[in-house]
Amino acid sequence: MSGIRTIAILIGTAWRAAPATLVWAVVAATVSAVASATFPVGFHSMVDGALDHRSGEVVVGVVVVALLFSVATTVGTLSVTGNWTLTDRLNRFVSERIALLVSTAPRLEHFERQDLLSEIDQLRGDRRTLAAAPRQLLRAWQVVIRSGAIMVLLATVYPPVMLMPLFGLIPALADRRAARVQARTSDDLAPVQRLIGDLFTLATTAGTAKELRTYGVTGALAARHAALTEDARRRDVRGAIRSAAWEALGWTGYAVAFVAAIIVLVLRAAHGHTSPGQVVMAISLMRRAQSQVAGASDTAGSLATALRTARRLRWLEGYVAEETRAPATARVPDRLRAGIRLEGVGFHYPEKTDDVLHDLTVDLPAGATIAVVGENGAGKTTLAKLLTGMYRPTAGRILIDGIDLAALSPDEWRARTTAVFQDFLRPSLVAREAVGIGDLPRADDEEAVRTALTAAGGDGLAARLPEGLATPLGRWFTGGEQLSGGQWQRIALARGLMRSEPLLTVLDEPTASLDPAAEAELFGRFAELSRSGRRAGGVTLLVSHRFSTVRTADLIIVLDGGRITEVGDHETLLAQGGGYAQLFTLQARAYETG
Ligand SMILES: Nc1ncnc2c1ncn2[C@@H]1O[C@H](COP(=O)(O)OP(=O)(O)OP(=O)(O)O)[C@@H](O)[C@H]1O
Repeated sequence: MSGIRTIAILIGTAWRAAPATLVWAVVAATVSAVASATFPVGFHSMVDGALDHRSGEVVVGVVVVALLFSVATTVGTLSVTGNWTLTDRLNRFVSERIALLVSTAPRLEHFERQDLLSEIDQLRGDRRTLAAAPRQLLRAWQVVIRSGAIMVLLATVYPPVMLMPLFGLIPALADRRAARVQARTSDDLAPVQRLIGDLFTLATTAGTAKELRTYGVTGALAARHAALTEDARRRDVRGAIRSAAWEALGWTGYAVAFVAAIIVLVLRAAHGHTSPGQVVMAISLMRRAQSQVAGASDTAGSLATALRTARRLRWLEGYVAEETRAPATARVPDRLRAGIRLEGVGFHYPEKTDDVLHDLTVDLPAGATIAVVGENGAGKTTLAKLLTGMYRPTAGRILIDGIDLAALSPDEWRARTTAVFQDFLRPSLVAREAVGIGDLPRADDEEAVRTALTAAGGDGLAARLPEGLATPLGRWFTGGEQLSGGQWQRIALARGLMRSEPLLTVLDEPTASLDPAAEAELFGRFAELSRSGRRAGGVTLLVSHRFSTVRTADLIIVLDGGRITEVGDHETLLAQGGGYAQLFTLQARAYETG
């Protein structure tokens, strides 16, 4: 039912978007259906008139056929443009809706879980079938009209043959079965198709080209792509054969009924119960009934796919609504007084059982700058993702001035945080926007953008760009400016500085392309902003492997295998002589000797 509701919503959308086009489409479909079903009436008069030498009857027959046939084809052809206009508008509506839903889901679970990814992939792939649903409904409406008209006319010849269109149900049902077989095959193939798509993107994208060539893995990738494609093709063909077998079975059943009806009519004509003209008309009508059946089963198949897609869209709406319906039993505080507290926080990624964070308990005081250090895979980025609300802890709580983060609206919390991640965006926008989207309401505020760029150490960058802040960036623009890794990082950092009073600032190794001195200077600037109190008691969290930067933080958290092993400032941790002290000494010695 939920699918039918979605299609009703689509029709409502078509009505709002183009009422005149919708009315015209319905009227044209009705007129052309009636005319195309009834023109064989003329055959009756033509044949019987010719056999009985009644020329007037022949002329009437010819005029009826010519008139109805022309109306059917002309109106039918003219209605096609309107139908496509409708489909186009709905396609845009559906595509925009899907993009909006996927990108506004507040958390990232749907990008991790295979089952959710499959649903979203299928929805993306089949969205056109959904947009075509009102067009398919019009076709179904035409099938009903034509079949009704054909049955009435057949009843005038010999009532039992009016049942002929009903035999069309046999192939229609078989076709539905075939469509289900195909749908199951494509559902089964979705994960492998995704993998094939990933490999193709990997092999054809500029960003990966350097590494692929360096390691000489292009051949191996191509072989893997070919093997997966071949496997998918085989499974696809198997599905197609099974579905074709169902179709063939259905049509054989229909053919038997069709031939039986012709034999009955010819025998009745031979015994003088039916005129030859009626037999010709009846055969023509039954032939048309057959094409109605073919149309009906096509339409039924397309509508079944559209309904499935509609159900997926409803599922996505429900999923996003569920995700967005945060209890929001509390408001995000204007400023932090105590700070952020992690209380027994544990976490495992969706569909994984192993915890990547274990029982983290620590206070991040208001206004403090905190560095998180640890080996690769220790859980630093995961911690940053939990603090920014991208994921919810699977154990324990994160308290914002004593308020559970789970009780806050994710959007409201995110509006008061800012973050720069390792894999930051390189948006194809003009420079001003690439920075400005860090605080959308001020995206065009040139002054704010310049201030953020300066704070990120990128003031020289704007001066070097040929059109200053109006310079388009990235390879997707014709003539777009190609920036170096370090320059993109300055843009990303400036973006992270656009929000004026964030309660949380996360810098997750966004400075890998900068030298240690530049990184330390930058972090110092962030720390200064926090301490100066301009940042509403906000906490700044830096993830870095460089101890020269880390040492300046108010508090250092050492993570090892997802557990906190040491907490304290640089002096305290050095004095403790633990893992931090050892790593610091090693890195300092490497700098001295290097
Ligand atoms: N999206 C994900 N799905 C499943 N597991 C993940 C995901 N992201 C990270 N992990 C796992 O979680 C663990 C912690 O990863 P995380 O990225 O938090 O480490 P990190 O300390 O930031 O590492 P690095 O210093 O290399 O950036 C790793 O074992 C990693 O394999």
